[in-house]
This record gives sequence, structure tokens and C-alpha cells, in this order.
Amino acid sequence: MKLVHTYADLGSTFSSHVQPQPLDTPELVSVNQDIVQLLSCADFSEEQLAQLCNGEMIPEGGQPVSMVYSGHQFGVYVPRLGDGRAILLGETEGSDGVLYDLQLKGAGLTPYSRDGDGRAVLRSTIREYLCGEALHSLGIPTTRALCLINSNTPVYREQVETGAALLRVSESHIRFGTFEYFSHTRQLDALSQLVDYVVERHFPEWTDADDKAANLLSEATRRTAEMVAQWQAVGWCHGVMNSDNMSILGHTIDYGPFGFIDGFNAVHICNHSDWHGRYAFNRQPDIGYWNCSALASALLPLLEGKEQAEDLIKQYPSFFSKKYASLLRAKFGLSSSKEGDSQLFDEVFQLMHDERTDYTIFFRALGKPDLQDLFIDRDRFNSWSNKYEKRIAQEPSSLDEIIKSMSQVNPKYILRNHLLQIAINKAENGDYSEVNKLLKIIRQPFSEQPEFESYADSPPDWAGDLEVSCSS
Ligand SMILES: Nc1ncnc2c1ncn2[C@@H]1O[C@H](COP(=O)(O)OP(=O)(O)OP(=O)(O)O)[C@@H](O)[C@H]1O
Repeated sequence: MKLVHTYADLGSTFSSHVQPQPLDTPELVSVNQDIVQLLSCADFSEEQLAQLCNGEMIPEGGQPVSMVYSGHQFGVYVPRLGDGRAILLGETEGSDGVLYDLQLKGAGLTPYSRDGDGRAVLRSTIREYLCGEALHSLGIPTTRALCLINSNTPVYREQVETGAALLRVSESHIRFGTFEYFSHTRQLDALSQLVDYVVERHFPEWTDADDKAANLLSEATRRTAEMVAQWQAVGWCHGVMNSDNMSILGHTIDYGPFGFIDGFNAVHICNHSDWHGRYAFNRQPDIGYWNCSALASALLPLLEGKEQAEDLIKQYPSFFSKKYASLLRAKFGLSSSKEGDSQLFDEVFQLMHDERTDYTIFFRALGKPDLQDLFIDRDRFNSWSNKYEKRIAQEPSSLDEIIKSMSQVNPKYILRNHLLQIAINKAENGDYSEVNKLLKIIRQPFSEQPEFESYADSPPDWAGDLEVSCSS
């Protein structure tokens, strides 16, 4: 594997050179064979992969750096954040011809570590590793990871845990907050250089355009709106939609206290430190918009003025609605939109919310005879179901065909928190088999996998009491 160092080449205004600080006795927990193929590293032994993930082996051409950024956290601007525990090794070309960043997460102290220890623990690393794959398999743009390691290095959170690290792979680790940093510190040449870098690397067709910043803002707005629409459609909550966790490419990044919704709750809050519900499930679309306005403010010095910035981001609601409406139509098995459809959807969402019906199981069972068993208030359900049947009868395809097409968009296997917790508990006792089993299962979310039927069941009672720790 050979690396280039295009981001490091931007110079010390953008990042700081750092050396990874390896963990003690690294042990490979899991290797993502999809990414092995993508990065053509099938010739790496397990030991080499562990060394790579532990920062002990830097591939030829790599120049480890940590990136500076800032951002709005829970609506409050924090002037300097940066990679406090992440180290970008460099970039490498994938077998698809795309240039990917290789970034270690949990590799030790950096100039941006502030009060942190530069480390990540096993449970949070497993969560990030698996959820990147879960979302990717659902067709949602996201960072992913090549592998993850555990170690003997003690790391202190609420208790002693073990240090772990992840080798994150992404088309970009540039965040809205990266632009905010240069804008708020009035480093406008750097801001412009950053736009040029992103355009040259990801949107070369705009290289000669006069309005690169405007194009970028418009594209980031569209991609963010569509990514959030995809989250909503699968019932996924990010939990910490700070502007430093918003990728300029509209990819899902930073898996913290995220959660797939089990029993549907429109106002579900997966982050237990989010006291006011800023990042509640139903607020995600608006927060995505809010973050786009933070990006617009950051890019303002490179735009024609406020009016242009506003014009560009005000497309967000229509980008979101268009994408979300098309995803919902497909989830309900409808090929086109008809008057009354959104009321039909709203009615069943309200019923599911009131009864906390399992979101994923409902959609997977839609159109099938046993659907009514999911509801307590049968009359209310039947009243809705009659309307739905009438609507489905207007479709050109047969019910069998509709059910088949719905099973391509309504997953059976999702990465529920309780499944993750079982895998984490085992891994913390040295058994990584459940992590690897889950990886296999969530890779095929839409397929029937009879041997793993129980992984599609509704969660056990104890899942409702699970609180994902925010210290990671
Ligand atoms: N243990 C730690 N040591 C040093 N810095 C940390 C640590 N945990 C978080 N940070 C820093 O605090 C800020 C916010 O943390 P957050 O949890 O959102 O990000 P993260 O999970 O570390 O990183 P990323 O966004 O790259 O996935 C980031 O600047 C991050 O680097």
C-alpha cells in the first residue's frame, strides 16, 4: 500500500505533524474484508494489519497529521477543536479509483487533545466500526473502517477500560467545522485554499469555475439534506449533530451515542447528555439545515453576499422533502405519489408513536397478513389498513411484486443497540466472535438470513434501559 499526503501538503495552517503512540499488545478484533478489497491489501498478514491500525507501521509515503477544525457544539461555537485523538496517515487510491483518507482514531495525544487522553475505548470503537458498515449496507454514505484493535493499555473513563483503535477510511475527513475554523479566525486565504482543495479532489469539474464556494455550499446542502432524509427513513438517530461532525461530502461521520429506533418514538433522544433534545430524532432534519447555515456563514467571505448564501441554503427543505418523500413512497410500496399519501403515512406514524410499534419490524411486515399483530388498538389499525389497502390497489404491480420491492428497501437486520451491547460485553471479555458475527449479519440487511432469525426480533425488555455512555 502506498500513500500520498495531499492534505499534509497544505501545510501547518491546516494540520500538525504527529506521531501515533502505539497501544500495548495490540490484538486484532475484526478486519473488514470489503475494505481489504477496496484498498487492495489482501497481502497484509493479520499482524501487519494490527501494526497498521496501531500506528506502528506507516505505509510508504504517509505523513501522519492531525487536522485542525472548530465547530458549533450544541449550538455554541467552540473556537478550536481539531483531531484530539485522530491521526490522518495519508491518502490512498482504492480499487474504484477514488482517493481515500486513512485515519487512525484513538492513536494518542495530538496538539488538539485539550483535556483528553487521545484514546478511544473498545466499546465505542466497536460501535463506530459496526455502524459504519451497517449504514453503508443500507446505502447511506458514511465513513467506514479497515479494522479495529484492542489492547492492554488502560484507559480511564467512568472506570478502567482498554484502549482500542480504528483505522477509518473515508473520502474526506473535512468537516463543516474545518471551514468554520478558518473563517472565524479570519484566515481567508486558508479558507479559499481549503475550498480549492475540496474542489480539486472531489469536484474537479468545477476547478475553473468562478463560484467554487457557492457550488460547494449548494452541493453540501443537497448532500446533507439527502443524508439526513436517509437517516430518517431507516429510523436512525445520530445523537451529536455538531457542525464538527458534519462532513463536507454529506457522509455520516463520528459514531457516538447513535441509535436505531426500536419502538417508534418521533421525539426519541439517543444521547443521554442531550438534556434539551436538540438532537432528537424528529429534529435531525432541522439541525441539518442549521448546520448548513453555519457552513454558509463560514463561506460568506468567498460568496457574493448574504443574499446568495441564503438563496443557496434555502434549497435545503426542498432537497430534504423530495428525497424523504421518495424514500417513504418506496417504504410503503408506492410507485408514484397521489393526493392523500402523506396523510396516510402520518396517520400510521402517529399510531406507531402512540403504541411504540417497532419501526423496522412494521415496515418489514407491511403488506403481509400478520401486520395487525403488531398493534394493540386493532380498530385504529384496521381503519388505517383499509385505507392503505385501497391505496395499494391503485398500484400497477401485484401485491407480491410490491412486497418484494418493499423488502429491498425495508431492512430486516439493523444494528440495534442491544445487539451491539451483547457483542461489546463479549468483546470486553476477550471474545470477539459476536462482533464478527454482527458484521456479517448487518452486511445483508435486506436478505432473509434464516440462521440469524433471532437477530431480527424485537428487542428484549432490558434494551429499553440501555444507556449508551457518552464518554468514548
Ligand atoms: N479522548 C479524547 N482525547 C482527546 N480528544 C478527544 C477525545 N475524545 C474526544 N476528543 C476531541 O473532542 C472533540 C469532540 O469529540 P467527538 O467525540 O465529537 O469526536 P471524536 O469521536 O473524537 O472524533 P471524530 O469526529 O473524528 O469521529 C474532537 O475534537 C475530538 O477529537
